Amino acid sequence: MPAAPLEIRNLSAGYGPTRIIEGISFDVKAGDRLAVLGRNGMGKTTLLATLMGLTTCHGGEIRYGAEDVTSARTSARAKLGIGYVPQTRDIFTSLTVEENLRAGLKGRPPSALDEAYEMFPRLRERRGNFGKQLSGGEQQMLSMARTLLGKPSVLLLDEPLEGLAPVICDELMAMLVRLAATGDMTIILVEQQIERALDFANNVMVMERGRTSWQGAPDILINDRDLVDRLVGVGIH
Ligand SMILES: Nc1ncnc2c1ncn2[C@@H]1O[C@H](COP(=O)(O)OP(=O)(O)OP(=O)(O)O)[C@@H](O)[C@H]1O
Repeated sequence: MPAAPLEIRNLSAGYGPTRIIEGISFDVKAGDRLAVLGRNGMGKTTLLATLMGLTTCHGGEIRYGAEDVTSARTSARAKLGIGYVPQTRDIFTSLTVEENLRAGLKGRPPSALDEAYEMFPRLRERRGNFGKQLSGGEQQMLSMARTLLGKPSVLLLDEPLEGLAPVICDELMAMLVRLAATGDMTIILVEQQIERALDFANNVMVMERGRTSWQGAPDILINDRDLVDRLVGVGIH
């Protein structure tokens, strides 16, 4: 599937009656790389979960390509091509790496597993190991690989680098750069490692208390540490 654009209009959502995100609007062009930044608890995870249909939507519109998916079920969104890698790295810990990957095939032939192994050679080495035997980095790779096997047009990544060693972060970011370079995927990256997120993105949105507090080009933030400090609460070092 080719990369698809997203149009978010006046989106409000939360958990049951509790509203967490309030009137957010933004566009992501096909093939763009949007970084979503913000302090803890500002609603970044809730935004991604809302795009995937996992929260209570209180209003607004989510357009994916030509489709209005605001009321679509999560499974329908996944089928249309929205892929989500949650912060919790949703892997099956009592299944092997290969069994986890097979669960991501979604009707594709088993030979497609080679794509995952080429992307993450470490997973090939660990194909017979159970999910629970993997390191944090390997679990993150597995979670990403399983989602990528579904060939999403839009990929939502929630803090993929959390808790990982710098060398693994380098590896994952390099993989994301290669993926983005194909132009086949629109990527929204929520990440606390600001510098890495800014290096990767071509567009940035900052969230504060469920709203958008800043949108612009990454260069502006890369060159203005005080602004980053004001918006996100940590300087770039
Ligand atoms: N399942 C839930 N039910 C009710 N409130 C929730 C739920 N999940 C998160 N929240 C609340 O929603 C708000 C936003 O949380 P969210 O996880 O979206 O923020 P975040 O910006 O992703 O933070 P972090 O960087 O810590 O992951 C927080 O106040 C949080 O307590």
